[in-house]
Amino acid sequence: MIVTKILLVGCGKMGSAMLAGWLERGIRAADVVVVDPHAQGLPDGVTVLGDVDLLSKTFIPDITILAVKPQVMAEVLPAYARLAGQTVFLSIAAGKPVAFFRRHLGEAAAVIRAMPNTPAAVQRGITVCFAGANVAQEPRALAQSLLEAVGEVAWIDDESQMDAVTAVSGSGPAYVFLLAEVMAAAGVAAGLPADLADRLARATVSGGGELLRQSLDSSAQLRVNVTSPGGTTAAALAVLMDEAKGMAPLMTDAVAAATKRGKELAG
Ligand SMILES: NC(=O)C1=CN([C@@H]2O[C@H](COP(=O)(O)OP(=O)(O)OC[C@H]3O[C@@H](n4cnc5c(N)ncnc54)[C@H](OP(=O)(O)O)[C@@H]3O)[C@@H](O)[C@H]2O)C=CC1
Ligand SMILES: O=C(O)[C@@H]1CCC=N1
Repeated sequence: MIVTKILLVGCGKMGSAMLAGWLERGIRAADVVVVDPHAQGLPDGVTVLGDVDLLSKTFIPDITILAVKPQVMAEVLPAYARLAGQTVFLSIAAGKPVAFFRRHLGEAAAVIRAMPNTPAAVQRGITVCFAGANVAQEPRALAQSLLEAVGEVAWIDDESQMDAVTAVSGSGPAYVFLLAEVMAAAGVAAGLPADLADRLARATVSGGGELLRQSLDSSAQLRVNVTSPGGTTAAALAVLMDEAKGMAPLMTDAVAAATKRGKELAG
């Protein structure tokens, strides 16, 4: 881990998930400063400031994570412009392109746009990064090392792919949690007690995910392995794989809607 000082701007759901992952992986709480007006219950040892004006001029972060909502980013950024040239900015905001940050932080600012996801809290995230053309190798390595602490990291050269990335892996955990929710509800509808249905859904989604992670088989093959000809799974899949209203067209529409929303958040 080559990261030394981290400034985390915004410590809500995603910021706190990453922070939890970093601390779990041995990043020292004393090396993290959080700016968030309402952050509560942060781990011991992490410095929390309600306002960036309270940030000591002697604290020069190696990396500044911008983790506020895209809708407030424009009003938040000017206060951080003084750090440009001394830090690399890593934005995790949906939709906002590198050019947006350079407009608000100064054209010379080194900006990496990243899209993590909340499994970072248990070191099982995946983050996709795109670096502005002026970002040197060292800050890229710094971002890589910090993000690797909480999961996988991939880089893209084409920033226009980032909204689709967001729609698949940034938002994706919500789709998986929804799957667990609706499986449990369907179990209740089929006659199971709620607590058992919830336990079955949770164990099945997480167990299936772990098998997918460890197996060399494709997800399609793992599905086939469950499906006995003429059996129960085949009956369910006939519904779920309906070409017109099964999971594939539904997921295609959902990912398209999220991608479109990302583009709307760009400005
Ligand atoms: N949630 C997720 O799964 C993911 C989110 N993201 C991105 O991460 C960013 C944060 O999302 P999320 O964590 O869900 O949102 P949250 O609203 O949970 O977190 C944002 C935090 O920023 C705080 N905040 C507001 N204004 C300021 C300010 N001026 N300075 C510092 N902090 C401030 C908010 O406080 P208050 O609530 O009091 O306003 C809040 O605690 C977004 O840009 C989102 O697109 C990216 C990947 C996944
Ligand atoms: O819903 C959102 O906009 C953010 C970005 C990806 C996940 N959460």
